[in-house]
Amino acid sequence: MAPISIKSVLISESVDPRCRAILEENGIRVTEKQNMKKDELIAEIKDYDGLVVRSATKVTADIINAADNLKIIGRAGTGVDNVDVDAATKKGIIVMNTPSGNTISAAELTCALLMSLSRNVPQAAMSMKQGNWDRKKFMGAELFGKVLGIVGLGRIGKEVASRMQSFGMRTIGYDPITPPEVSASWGVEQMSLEQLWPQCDYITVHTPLMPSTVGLLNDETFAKCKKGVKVVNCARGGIIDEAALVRALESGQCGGAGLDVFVEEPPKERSLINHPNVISCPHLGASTKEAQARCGEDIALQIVDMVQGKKLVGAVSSTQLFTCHLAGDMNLCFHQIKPAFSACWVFILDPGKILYSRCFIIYWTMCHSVCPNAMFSLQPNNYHRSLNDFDQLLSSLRCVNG
Ligand SMILES: NC(=O)C1=CN([C@@H]2O[C@H](COP(=O)(O)OP(=O)(O)OC[C@H]3O[C@@H](n4cnc5c(N)ncnc54)[C@H](O)[C@@H]3O)[C@@H](O)[C@H]2O)C=CC1
Ligand SMILES: O=C(O)C(=O)COP(=O)(O)O
Repeated sequence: MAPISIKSVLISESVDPRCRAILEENGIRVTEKQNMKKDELIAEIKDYDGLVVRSATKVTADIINAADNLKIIGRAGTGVDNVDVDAATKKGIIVMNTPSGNTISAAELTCALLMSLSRNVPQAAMSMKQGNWDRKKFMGAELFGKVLGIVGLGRIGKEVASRMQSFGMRTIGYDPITPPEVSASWGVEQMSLEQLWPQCDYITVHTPLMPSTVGLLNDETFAKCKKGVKVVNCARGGIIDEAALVRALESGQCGGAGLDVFVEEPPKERSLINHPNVISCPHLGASTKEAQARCGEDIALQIVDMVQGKKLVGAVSSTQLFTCHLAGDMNLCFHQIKPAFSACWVFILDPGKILYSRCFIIYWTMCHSVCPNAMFSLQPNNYHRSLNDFDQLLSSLRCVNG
């Protein structure tokens, strides 16, 4: 892969200091400026070759279009829904994330919310601080023997499953890409959402935010659930429709919710947060020392590798034609993926890894609902389908795309 010149990087959020240190050690000038308003960022971004963000910076098309020199947007974290990847792709800007750095932390917070929901820990702690000793009000229920539905069986969903199995929960799930035999190897039985909803005592969502996952839990799907189902969202605000959740809580159809993420952050609309059966956190899934250290370090090293032309890891978009030497020694050359999936051309130089890479493209395409001009990446390590399965999936996508 040809080296890309990055001389200056703007870090617009609180990112672990290792990120700055690694970039500077490699001769890249770094400026840290937090809490910039959109206009300030538009004015500032002109001077930089790279931008490093977390989830709070909304890298919209107008910011991208004002960025005359920008070559890389680095997301020190997983979700890239705060970046207009399409606008970046059109401008030839590479968008890159650090997909595994905060997996364990997000999974652990999910488990903490599931446990808190079952035993009312936050509410009881609050009551104690108010001087009460109320043992009746906070009667809970065991997780042992209950059914946990996991929607989205990627990195985080999988870690949640294995942890909650140790509490004796039965784990069932749904994922359009992860093959059932793979999830079965982590103890998760896959089924359709129609089959899943009525069986669950608890549901947790772990999908990216994209058009197909907005409102996965809505009035209609809540109605299909067991009365009193408890839900957790440590993925993205909006995957569980917030207004529908309020209605389900009011009617008792939903017995409680643990929320780390909101459609608007911080949320102005407080009815969910103030509901007595809701426990919430201010988007803390990745807020651990360990996750921040990994994400800060990973994004800096990925940028340095790219600058040195060594390899390109974690990239989710680019308009450029690259021959990339990816982690795992896969030599890939991705060439002009056109705006219809069936028209994509992918040259894979290592035939042994062909499925792996093709499946990622399907996954990426589904996640973004649009095809980029070109993309390449190496991310999941569990999307092994047989060639037959792949070709069937490809034909069905071709049908959908006309
Ligand atoms: N609260 C927080 O601080 C954090 C939140 N996150 C969120 O968690 C999300 C998931 O992260 P990972 O597990 O690392 O991602 P991942 O990419 O490993 O897994 C996502 C899974 O969702 C599946 N999926 C896509 N569409 C689906 C659908 N319609 N129904 C069911 N499954 C579907 C994919 O096939 C994939 O297996 C991220 O996209 C991010 O938004 C991630 C880290 C921290
Ligand atoms: O990595 C993710 O997707 C997250 O949601 C974490 O967001 P943050 O980096 O804590 O703003």
